[in-house]
Amino acid sequence: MVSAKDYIYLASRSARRRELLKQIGIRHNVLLMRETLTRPVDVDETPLAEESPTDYVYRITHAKAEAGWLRLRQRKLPLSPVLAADTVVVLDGCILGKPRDTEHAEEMLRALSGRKHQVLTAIGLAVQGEIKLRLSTTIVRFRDISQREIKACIASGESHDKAGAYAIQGLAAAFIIEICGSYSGVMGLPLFETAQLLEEAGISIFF
Ligand SMILES: Cc1cn([C@H]2C[C@H](O)[C@@H](COP(=O)(O)OP(=O)(O)OP(=O)(O)O)O2)c(=O)[nH]c1=O
Repeated sequence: MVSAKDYIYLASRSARRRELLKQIGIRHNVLLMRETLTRPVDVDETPLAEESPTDYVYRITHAKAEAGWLRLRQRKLPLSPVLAADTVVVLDGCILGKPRDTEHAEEMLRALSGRKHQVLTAIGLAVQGEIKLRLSTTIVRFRDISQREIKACIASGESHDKAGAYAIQGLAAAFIIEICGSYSGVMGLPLFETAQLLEEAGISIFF
C-alpha cells in the first residue's frame, strides 16, 4: 500500500499535465522519458495500419507507462507508481495528433471548424510493474472559424505541441460551443479517471 504522503512519478513533459496533477494535490516528480531513455524503450508514436483511435491511445499510454517504469528500475529509483497519458483529437474516425508545422495546424483547424470532434485521453498507472489503463472521451463542438481567427490562433503559439492544433485552455476556448465529457481530459489529464486509478493504488486525494 502506498501512503498518501508518498509521491508518484509523472512520465510526461507536459506542463499542463503537471498543473492538473497539482490541482488535485498529488505530490509528484517528473520522470523525463524520451530524452533520457535508451532507444529500445523509447516510445514511437506512429499509428499502426488500421489501428482505431481508441486502440492507439491505449497502446501509446501503455508504452509510456511501461517505459517510465523501466526507467525507474534502470536508475534504481524508489519504485513509486508511474503515471502516463496520451491525447488525440478524432475527426471522422481519423486521428489528429500534433501539427507538424503551421500549414498542418491551419489544415487541422479548418477541418474542425463548424464541426463536432472527439478528444480521447488515455491514462496509465504502473504500480509494481502492473499497468492499469483508463480512457476519457469528450465530444467538443466548434463554431465556424474564420481564416483570420485560425491565423490568430496559430500566431498565439497555442497550436504548437497540441493534439488537433488547439488548446481548450487557450484562445480556442472562444470557438467551443459545448463540450460533453471532461475539460481536464481535453487538456491532457482527466482528473476523474486519474483520481480513480490513484485511489485503487491506495493513494487518496482526500485524506
Ligand atoms: C486538444 C488539446 C490538447 N492539449 C494537449 C494535451 C497533450 O499534452 C497534447 C497532446 O500530446 P501528447 O502526445 O498526448 O502529450 P505530450 O507529448 O504533450 O506529453 P507527454 O510527454 O506526456 O507525451 O495536447 C491541450 O493542452 N489542450 C487541448 O485543448
